[in-house]
Amino acid sequence: MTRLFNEPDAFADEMIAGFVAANRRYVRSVPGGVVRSTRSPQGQVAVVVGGGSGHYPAFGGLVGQGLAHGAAMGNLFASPATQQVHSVARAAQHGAGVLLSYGNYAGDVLNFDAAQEQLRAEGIACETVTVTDDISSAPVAERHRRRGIAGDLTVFRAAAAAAEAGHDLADVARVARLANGRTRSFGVAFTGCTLPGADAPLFTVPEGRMAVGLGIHGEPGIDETDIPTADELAERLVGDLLADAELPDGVDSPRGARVVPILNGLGALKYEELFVVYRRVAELLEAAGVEVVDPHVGEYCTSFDMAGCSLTLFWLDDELAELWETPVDTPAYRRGSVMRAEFDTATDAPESADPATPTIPDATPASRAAAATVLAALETVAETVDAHADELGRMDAIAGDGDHGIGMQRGSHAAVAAAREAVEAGAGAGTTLARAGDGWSHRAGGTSGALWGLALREVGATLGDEAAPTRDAVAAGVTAADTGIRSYGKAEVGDKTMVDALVPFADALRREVDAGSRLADAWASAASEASAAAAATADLLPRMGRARPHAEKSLGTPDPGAHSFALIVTAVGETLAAASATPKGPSA
Ligand SMILES: Nc1ncnc2c1ncn2[C@@H]1O[C@H](COP(=O)(O)OP(=O)(O)O)[C@@H](O)[C@H]1O
Ligand SMILES: O=C(COP(=O)(O)O)[C@@H](O)CO
Repeated sequence: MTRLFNEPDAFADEMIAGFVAANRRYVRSVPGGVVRSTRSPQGQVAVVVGGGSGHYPAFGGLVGQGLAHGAAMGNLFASPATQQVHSVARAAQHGAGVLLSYGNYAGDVLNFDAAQEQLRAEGIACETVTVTDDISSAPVAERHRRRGIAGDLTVFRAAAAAAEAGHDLADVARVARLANGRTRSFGVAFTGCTLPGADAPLFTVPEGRMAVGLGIHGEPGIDETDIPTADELAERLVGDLLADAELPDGVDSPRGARVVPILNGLGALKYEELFVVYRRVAELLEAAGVEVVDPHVGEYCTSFDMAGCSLTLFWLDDELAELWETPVDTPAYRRGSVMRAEFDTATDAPESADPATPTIPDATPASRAAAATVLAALETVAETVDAHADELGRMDAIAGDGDHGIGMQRGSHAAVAAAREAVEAGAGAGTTLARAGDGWSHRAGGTSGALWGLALREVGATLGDEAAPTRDAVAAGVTAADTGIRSYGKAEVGDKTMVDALVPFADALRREVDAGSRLADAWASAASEASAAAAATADLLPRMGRARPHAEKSLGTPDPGAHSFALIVTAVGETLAAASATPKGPSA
């Protein structure tokens, strides 16, 4: 468990502050993460990596000469928000474009892709290569769906070496894809991990047992066995990674192939244990005729205090072998001897220095009155999420990573704080919702953070700051949120996501409003349809997001995002009913 922390919610921010204070030789902080504190030549492609915190040295520990130019650092086990990735990439770029690279997780993909779009719209060339090395997360035929674990290191390093060598963006991306295509990892775990302040682990592995293929956020594995001996574990890891189906294109046999083995500790295994395992890994690779190059044994991508390890095999070709030999100097990873670049004179730009907050636009008294109802509704949302956080976490742990409750808490409380600040500054309903949406997505990160932030912003854009929100405008706002979420997240009804509750909710609200119902009644009726639809997701197999690889495990359990959506709209309905019952409330 994590023993040392202050406010659990501040853990990631305080960790980043301490990490920067201890590593100024390499990094400086910018809103959203860190960039190199040394100068990179103008005209060099910037490699920007990132992901949730809790995986040190991924991702900030891998920023420095010869490796990443910047890292977007999200909350614990939650992808960074779009704004974070965008801000880090802007600070890291040097006029030759940005390669975004990160492990293939739903929240990361949504947020990094949105940041990529923003960067391109601003004229900054941007390409993306996701890391998909974990062989236990999808079959060979679906390699593009696999998640990224310790193979992050090989892909980031190859891309960064190409960038340092002056390759252009297209070529840096090509090298990153080549490295990813030649990287395979396989992991096991003996315990779960406990996030700061939590009274129970995020997930558990039964005493004396080993979860095979368990993900670095506790995503369920593919098998469970008794804990083997160190040699037996090495045999399982090497055996699966050398299987014919896992050999990369261009490698017909392990015999004679050059391979960098990376035995990665997940957080709580001792180096001594890893060395005992590696002893047998080395014997097995040699017996298979593999030419072992530059073996790595240590921690490269951890999972908080999880006891476990993964083995990565990086299959070199001539080009990758040359790039692999280049020097690197970062807080957590050093190879060879780097010619130290000059310090960048720029200083830390902490989160609070973000100049992006615009002034509050003028609003009519009617819209300001509606903003107070928006704030009350958001307070109800946060209370509802708090009351169900454990249940949401448990549902998410069945097939996902167990953090849905935590992420929704973080997001909804940030939305309340942002909305309160806006209301106190005289904002109308539209601006209050937009600020709340930004607060939600920025603070929560992850999949649901990105989607709820978008939803609030869409409703806010429809309501605006002038007219008193009519029931028609509210229904139009919810329809806009529905359209926005489906076009952004690309999920459809039946995929077992929040969309399964959102679509019937938006349709029913429109129908009831068109039929002349009062807003509070129309909302209550739509909320009850959303609740039924959310419950019915228990019978579905997930086709999107983190739950997809473990589809069958989630049968019988509703989708957590659909369930939280239904809980939220039901609670908001109660606020609307209470508001409409007061003499000054929105009786329409
Ligand atoms: N593409 C998508 N479109 C809409 N909703 C999605 C999508 N992918 C996942 N979700 C929803 O997100 C929920 C998980 O949210 P969250 O806990 O933030 O995920 P993660 O930890 O994977 O980022 C799922 O239960 C599902 O309802
Ligand atoms: O968990 C991570 C991001 O994935 P989500 O889909 O947002 O949960 C992170 O730790 C790896 O980047």
